[in-house]
This record gives sequence, C-alpha cells and structure tokens, in this order.
Amino acid sequence: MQPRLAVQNLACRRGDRLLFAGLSFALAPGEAMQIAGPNGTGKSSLLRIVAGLLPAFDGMIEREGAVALVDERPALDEHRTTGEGLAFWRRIDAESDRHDTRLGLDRLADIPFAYLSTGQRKRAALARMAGQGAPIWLLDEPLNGLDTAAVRLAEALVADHCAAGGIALVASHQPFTLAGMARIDLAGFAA
Ligand SMILES: Nc1ncnc2c1ncn2[C@@H]1O[C@H](COP(=O)(O)OP(=O)(O)OP(=O)(O)O)[C@@H](O)[C@H]1O
Repeated sequence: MQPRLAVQNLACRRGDRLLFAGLSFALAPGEAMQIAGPNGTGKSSLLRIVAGLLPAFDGMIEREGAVALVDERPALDEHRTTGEGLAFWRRIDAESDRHDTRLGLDRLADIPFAYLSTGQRKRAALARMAGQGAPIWLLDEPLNGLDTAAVRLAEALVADHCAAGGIALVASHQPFTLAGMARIDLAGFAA
C-alpha cells in the first residue's frame, strides 16, 4: 500500500481560540513538507491532529499508512539505561540497531536515559521513530537541542526516509534543509 497524507480545509481550536482554518495540503510517497510559523500558531496541534491524538475542529484528514510521531516527550523509559530502553523497543519493532549506531546512541548505552542531554534525548527519539518502520513521519521541532552534526544527521534521516517512498511532515520554526521540501507558514492560516 502506498502511503498518503492529505488534509482538507482543516481548522484547529484549542480552548476557546480558533488557531487556524482553511488549511489544505496533500503529500504523496517520497514527499516532505515543513510547517513553519511563530510560537503558538498551532504547529504542534496540527501534528497531533494528523496523528489522531487531537480532534480537528473542522475539515478532513486522509491518512493511508502507519504514523510515527516524534515530539518533546521522552522516547525511552526514564528508569532504565539508554541501551535497555532501545533494546526494549527493538524487540517490539523487530528492527536492527542501525539507527542507534547512526545517531551515536551506541556510545550512550550504559547511561541512564534520565541523564541524557537535550540533544541526546532528541537523537534517541529520532532513532525510535526511524525504528518503527512507519511510512508517515510526523516530526515536531526535530532539531531542537541538536548540534550541527546531529542536525545534518536528522535531515539525512528524513531524506533517506523520503527517498525510500516515505512521507514526512516537519513542524519547526527553524530551517530544515531537504531538497524539494514544500513549506507552509501556518501564520497565513490564522483564524
Ligand atoms: N489544552 C489546551 N487548551 C487550550 N489551549 C491550548 C492547549 N494546548 C495548547 N494550547 C494553546 O494552543 C496554542 C498553540 O499551541 P501549539 O503548541 O500547537 O503551537 P506551536 O505553533 O507548536 O508553538 P511553539 O512554536 O511554541 O511550539 C498555544 O497558544 C497554546 O497555549
């Protein structure tokens, strides 16, 4: 099955505020899009709506294929070492550790996950997302806390995912470098 992600005339309300309305886009296999916009415009809310974690106020979402979401929440068990946490999910995902190595996590295996730095935690979250094998990636501020080399790694990870026919939706106010990536500024849809 070919993945597909499309939203049509989407509107989002948080509390009693309508954040955005009239948002439409469609992503086919191999395509990526960045959702940009100032703080509070609803980028995270949009990703949660697309993931099915938050109801849309209006509009339609078409999603074909499994979804993996990376956001600010801890990717691994805080009470175990990073290696134990990664191994736990690897058994469930039936994945190899190739993403762990690529993201430099093998060197952190003995360190409790709770001790990892912001960037190291983000690397773990990216490895977890890549390990799930889901064709649709939703990335909420994926570059937060990453050093220059890790930014390039994260961008390469997404580029490889798309080159293999995956879809990526990246919410970030930071530049995300990816050839052919479309971009929408959510501020243009403020209600
Ligand atoms: N449960 C909630 N109830 C009411 N308002 C909420 C709730 N959750 C978030 N909001 C508000 O919705 C708005 C959009 O939040 P969201 O996190 O989606 O924005 P964002 O564009 O991702 O922001 P940032 O760039 O700061 O991460 C914010 O003003 C936020 O305070």
